[in-house]
Amino acid sequence: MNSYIKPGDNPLLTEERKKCQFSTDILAAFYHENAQKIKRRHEIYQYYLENKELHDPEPTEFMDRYHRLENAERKVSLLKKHVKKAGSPLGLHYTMMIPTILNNADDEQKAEWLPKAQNLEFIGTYAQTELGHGTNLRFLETTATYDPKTQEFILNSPTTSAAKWWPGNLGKSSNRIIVVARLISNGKDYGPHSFFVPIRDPITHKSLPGVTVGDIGPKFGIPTVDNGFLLLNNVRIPRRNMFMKNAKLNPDGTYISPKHAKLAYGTMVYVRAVMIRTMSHMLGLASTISIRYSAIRKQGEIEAGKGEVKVLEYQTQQYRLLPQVARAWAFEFAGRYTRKLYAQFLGGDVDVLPALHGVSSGLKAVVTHQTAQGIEQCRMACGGHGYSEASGLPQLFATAVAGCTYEGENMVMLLQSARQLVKIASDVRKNQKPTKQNPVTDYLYKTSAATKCKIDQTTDPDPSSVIEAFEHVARRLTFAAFDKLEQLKQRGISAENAWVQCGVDLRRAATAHTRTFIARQFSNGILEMRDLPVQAVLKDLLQLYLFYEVLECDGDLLYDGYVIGQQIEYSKNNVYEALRRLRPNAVSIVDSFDFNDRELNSVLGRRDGNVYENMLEWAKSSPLNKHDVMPFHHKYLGKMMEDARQQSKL
Ligand SMILES: CCCCC/C=C\C/C=C\C/C=C\CCC(=O)SCCNC(=O)CCNC(=O)[C@H](O)C(C)(C)COP(=O)(O)OP(=O)(O)OC[C@H]1O[C@@H](n2cnc3c(N)ncnc32)[C@H](O)[C@@H]1OP(=O)(O)O
Ligand SMILES: Cc1cc2nc3c(=O)[nH]c(=O)nc-3n(C[C@H](O)[C@H](O)[C@H](O)COP(=O)(O)OP(=O)(O)OC[C@H]3O[C@@H](n4cnc5c(N)ncnc54)[C@H](O)[C@@H]3O)c2cc1C
Repeated sequence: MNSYIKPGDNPLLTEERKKCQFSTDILAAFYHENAQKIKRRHEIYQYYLENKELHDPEPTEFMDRYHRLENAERKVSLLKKHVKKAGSPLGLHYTMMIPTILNNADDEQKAEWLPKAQNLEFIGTYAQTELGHGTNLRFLETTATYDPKTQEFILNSPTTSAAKWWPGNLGKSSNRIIVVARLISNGKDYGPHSFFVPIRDPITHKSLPGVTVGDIGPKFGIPTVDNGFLLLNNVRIPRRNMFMKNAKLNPDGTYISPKHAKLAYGTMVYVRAVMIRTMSHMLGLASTISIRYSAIRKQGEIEAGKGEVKVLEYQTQQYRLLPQVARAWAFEFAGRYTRKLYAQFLGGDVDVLPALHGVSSGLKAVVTHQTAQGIEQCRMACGGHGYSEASGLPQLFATAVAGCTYEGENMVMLLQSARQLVKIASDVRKNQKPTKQNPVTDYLYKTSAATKCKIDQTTDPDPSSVIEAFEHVARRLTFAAFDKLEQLKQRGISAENAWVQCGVDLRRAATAHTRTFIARQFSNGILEMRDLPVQAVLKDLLQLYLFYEVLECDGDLLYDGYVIGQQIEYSKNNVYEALRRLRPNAVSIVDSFDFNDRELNSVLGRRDGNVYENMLEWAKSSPLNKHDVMPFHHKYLGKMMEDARQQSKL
């Protein structure tokens, strides 16, 4: 049932795969949405294997940033020849430039820019964040002042803090970019709008007059992305280079407002909605690496004399790793919901934007944070080798954890989610019914079931009892925060200051609300699976997810007696029971994420499990090992030791 077994594999991994009790092909197709996508993934990987020019000349971990960027640009230029979607020097081109054209360009602009962008006739990024402002968009400083005489915008960075700072691929790769600047026309400041701005010559790639652009330097991770800075000094662009699908500016400088004030923020909502799947994949990569490794790593005897055991036999190891697999699945189901909602918005349903913003803000914050935490847990569970770049886990963590910051700093996003909760709490307090159905927030209009929580000891627990418990906590925290806001305001504190003084409570309510949303999407998502053995695996993963989350918020559940200690004990036992049931299938379940060795980029996570010999080969390829004695040894340490020996003879 497990199509991942091949001759020459590590027998310890093969024996795991032979225990598989379900079809890995069916589970893989369910995770990637269908078998056609799996087939396409395998075709692309096979193509990669056959085209050595697409391979890295050496492990990129041994390259400095200059050579990493050069290697990434080389591969990207080749990818254009081979496949449509390309890698990191084009990351922002695909994740933000093209979506902004789709989202903010009018038909004429779309006709002009979209084909060129899709055909990679230029490379773009999304330059919004400035040295002085990233969260507070209302205070962005870059200006685009309209000159009706020439029908042009004049773009300027009025201060150093106005320098665009952080945009991916801005430093060296991009030549046509989106700049978010304050639109100023006829002396009026209309706030941030998006503009299509050439910054480098299309042929020479030299920066254009008035443009100062460069790389911001090394970061915590993502070394192949040239995050950059940009200063503009009287750079002129035609009026029609303002994105005009939503807001418009007539040739005489009169401004036409957009249908919805936040349509300009649509690209950010898009990335928040789609990055949930990216995060699920990253957590799936980390759990694939760590579980495969834990199935071949023998360390310690459980019973003396009976030989060392695989570290995956330890309950603590299962408790560290299997919940990450469950969360990766949970995030995939949650992300499907936000992508569907975004498609509705892009299809013209502007009314869905507030709901989409509310759910995607909280989801982005919770998922990025738990993904980063989960990858770090996977890394630590691999012992010393997890700390090696050979594992792929340090870089994976460094890439994933950036998601807690980009696309909206997590705390700010949770507070955005809380805005929606507070508005609903206010309606409920005034006995107002919801204006339209919203499956994400309707539970807030209900009261907790009179009967206490139904969590009990059973081998087939009912997900709804746990989801009702999560709803109970989210409701309680939402109304507690709302009531505190009202009390502060009644004491004469301004609404704005009351909001700041309730920030932590609001953040807790938004987190509980998002947990409820994810649990509900996971529980609903597995209902589509008709194959019984695969359904059984998904139910075990759901049980693990739900009761693991119960343990994560046990204090909130016990707080008002909604559950009693005995039910927390039941929940712990339900987690242990799920771990026990999942253990035999653990390797095949991560095999079903269907990540190939190029995506895993990990000696520990190789499909064949032949770790030790490949660790040695990887280490030997370190540039340091080109020398037995380092050329500078005798100049420093050698001389120091010689001097010390001479000294000791005196
Ligand atoms: C997918 C890629 C993964 C690959 C991984 C590999 C490598 C990674 C490399 C790069 C990463 C990729 C991209 C990163 C790119 C970026 O980071 S782009 C820059 C992102 N920046 C932000 O997200 C800025 C965050 N700040 C804001 O969004 C806003 O300032 C704010 C916090 C939302 C506040 O805005 P403001 O206008 O002040 O609104 P206010 O809080 O006052 O609320 C007013 C009402 O507006 C509603 N609202 C706010 N935003 C939206 C929105 N986007 N859509 C809909 N509605 C919105 C808000 O809810 C309020 O409504 P009320 O009804 O009044 O409550
Ligand atoms: C890897 C990476 C890639 C990026 N790519 C891009 C890109 O392509 N394009 C682009 O435009 N930007 C990009 N960014 C920038 C990113 O979007 C910003 O860093 C992010 O929006 C946070 O803004 P900031 O850095 O100014 O942090 P700040 O907003 O200064 O946050 C600092 C602290 O203040 C807190 N804070 C701020 N405002 C509030 C508030 N109202 N209430 C409570 N707390 C608050 C935050 O929670 C945080 O703890 C990228 C960043 C990174 C790390």
